[in-house]
Amino acid sequence: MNDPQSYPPVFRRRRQTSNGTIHVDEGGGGGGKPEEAVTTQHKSPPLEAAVPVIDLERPDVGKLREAGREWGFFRLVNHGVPEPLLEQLKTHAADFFAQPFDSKQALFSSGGDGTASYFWGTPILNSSGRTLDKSAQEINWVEAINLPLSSSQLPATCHHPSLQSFRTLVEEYGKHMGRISRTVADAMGKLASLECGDYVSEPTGIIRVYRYPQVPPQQPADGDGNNNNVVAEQETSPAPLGMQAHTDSSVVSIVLQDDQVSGLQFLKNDVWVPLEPVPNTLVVNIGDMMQAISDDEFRSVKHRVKVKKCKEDRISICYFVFPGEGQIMESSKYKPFTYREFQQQVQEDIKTLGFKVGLERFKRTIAG
Ligand SMILES: O=C(O)CCC(=O)C(=O)O
Ligand SMILES: [Fe+2]
Repeated sequence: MNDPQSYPPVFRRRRQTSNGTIHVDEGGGGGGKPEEAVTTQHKSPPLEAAVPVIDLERPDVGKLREAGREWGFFRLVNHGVPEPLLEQLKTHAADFFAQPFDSKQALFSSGGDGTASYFWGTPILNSSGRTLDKSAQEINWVEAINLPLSSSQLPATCHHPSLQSFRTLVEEYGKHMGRISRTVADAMGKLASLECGDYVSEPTGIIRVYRYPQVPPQQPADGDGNNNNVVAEQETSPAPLGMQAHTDSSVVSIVLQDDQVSGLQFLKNDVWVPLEPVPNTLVVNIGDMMQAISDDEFRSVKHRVKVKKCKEDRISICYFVFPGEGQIMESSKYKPFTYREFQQQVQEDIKTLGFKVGLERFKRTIAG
């Protein structure tokens, strides 16, 4: 158990009322409300077991096509990232988050847009990790640091002694992520007779390091309380979501999961499928930009993070890569747009509607 002082205050103040509803005491970082209403029970192992596994050294073209078209998610093995690097990254991430909340906040207090930042509980973020809607009721049960990989965007705080070795590891990991995302996008592009790899602009790469705090013991966790394979639970007193359901705006995203604590789930045929962690395996998902340039051949699929009933925090390290500045997404199903225009529209929708509309905004109408 980490020092309670290491958690952002909003996660320390959370209380359960006698009728089972959960609320967050005022102050700190905003209010919370239970997640979406519940559906029927569904056991997941058959679906989860079928999630495609791609060997990066010998990618199976048929499996990759199926992964892109039918799943939007796949596991990646033989990815070439040294295991010690993965382990060190996770250890550094845990050490970083274990610091007192005030110290973490102080380290990142001066960042501007596009630079490294520390945030927690935010409902929706833009690509630099800034909160888009501070007044939203729902909070994500997560704290994070957002690290753009482009060195021109590094603020002075990243050279602070407590972050220096972490930063070095992140940079090394970022190079691997650039290599993997290009390889994956190239391979997927070939399947759709497109140059998808050209849309991976490495300087846009971002690493986001998350800690999903454990649910305090007096509170219910994922509804069923003891069966982690039940994915759509009968929830009378639901736990908060670590991250609300969303699609990624990226070309591709790569998730390094916690080896011990699960939580990531994606939607398939209206069922939430958990992606249980597998050591030394990365999870890759297709982002909105890949869906657009592939003319919907490949799918950017909704996913979320559930906070599990567990005495451990969940740490994950995610990589996102985007198209370069000014690069135009051209396809027959969507009007031409740049990633910047897409992001601006997402931010506008979140401000005015409270949620991301995403690619639907850019669909061509019959009239063109
Ligand atoms: O932490 C995870 O496992 C996934 C996070 C995620 O989906 C995101 O940051 O977009
Ligand atoms: Fe995501």
